[in-house]
Amino acid sequence: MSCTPVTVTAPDGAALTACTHGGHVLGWVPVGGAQRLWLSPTAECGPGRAIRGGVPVIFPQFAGRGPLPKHGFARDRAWQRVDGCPAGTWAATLRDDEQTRALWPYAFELRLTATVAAQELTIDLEVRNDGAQPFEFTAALHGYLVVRDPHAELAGLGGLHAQDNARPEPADDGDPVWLGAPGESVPALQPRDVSLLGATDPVDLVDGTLGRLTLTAEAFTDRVVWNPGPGHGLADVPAGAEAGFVCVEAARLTPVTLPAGATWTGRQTLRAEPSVAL
Ligand SMILES: O=P(O)(O)OC[C@H]1O[C@@H](O)[C@H](O)[C@@H](O)[C@@H]1O
Repeated sequence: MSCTPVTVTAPDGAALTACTHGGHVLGWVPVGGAQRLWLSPTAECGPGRAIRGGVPVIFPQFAGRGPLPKHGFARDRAWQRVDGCPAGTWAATLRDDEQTRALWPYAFELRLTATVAAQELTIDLEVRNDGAQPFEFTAALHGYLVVRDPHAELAGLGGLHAQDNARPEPADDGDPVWLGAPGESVPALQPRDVSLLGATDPVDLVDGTLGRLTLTAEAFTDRVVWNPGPGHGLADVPAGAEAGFVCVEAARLTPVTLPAGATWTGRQTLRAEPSVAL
């Protein structure tokens, strides 16, 4: 297993950094721009550890919505890098083994393909069922987005029903919280932990320092927005560092049933506009 980050650069200069632990994209710098993914200065990397920052891969279970360890196991395991990718692309795979089957008794392959070009980072997550029976999963690309402007806002989520993830049974909770009225924006740095089902429109992080960042997704039909706020007690988020990021996650929270031999692909695209060099 390697925790050694590698940086791949597109012919136009856009760059991404990734490591095989967790199949994890750690950083992204669009052409002429600044770093857009937050990575904790105290992030830990190694077997059983989840890297705090970048884009953790959540599979086969989102958060505590099932019997598996929180957020599943894909993020804390060693993946294999795929050789021979074009410039600006990094890919890695994870297959089932004895340890994953002890937790989740299915044969699968995950393939994560991250590509940068110009102002975009595109991440595809493919899930292949290598077994003889269907399986169900939930998944997310749990992106930590850099925030520089304390007054940054999130647009595109107003008017949607949001479930409070802190409640024990968020999926069954009939009491929604709201992220503003339709068309309204909300402060990006408010402490918040919500799931938005069927949130398929683009989400904009509007940062007066860095510029706008737009998240779109395919097959990831839901969004999760998380910022732990001050006093979070997270060992790998230094005090005050929570004011430097917001997580906007492309998620699939309604389980996918994947037949034997089939492949599901989810895509998340981040577009920085305009690009600002700092
Ligand atoms: O600390 P973890 O396991 O990486 O989880 C971080 C957060 O991830 C988010 O996706 C969840 O909605 C939050 O509830 C959770 O706290």
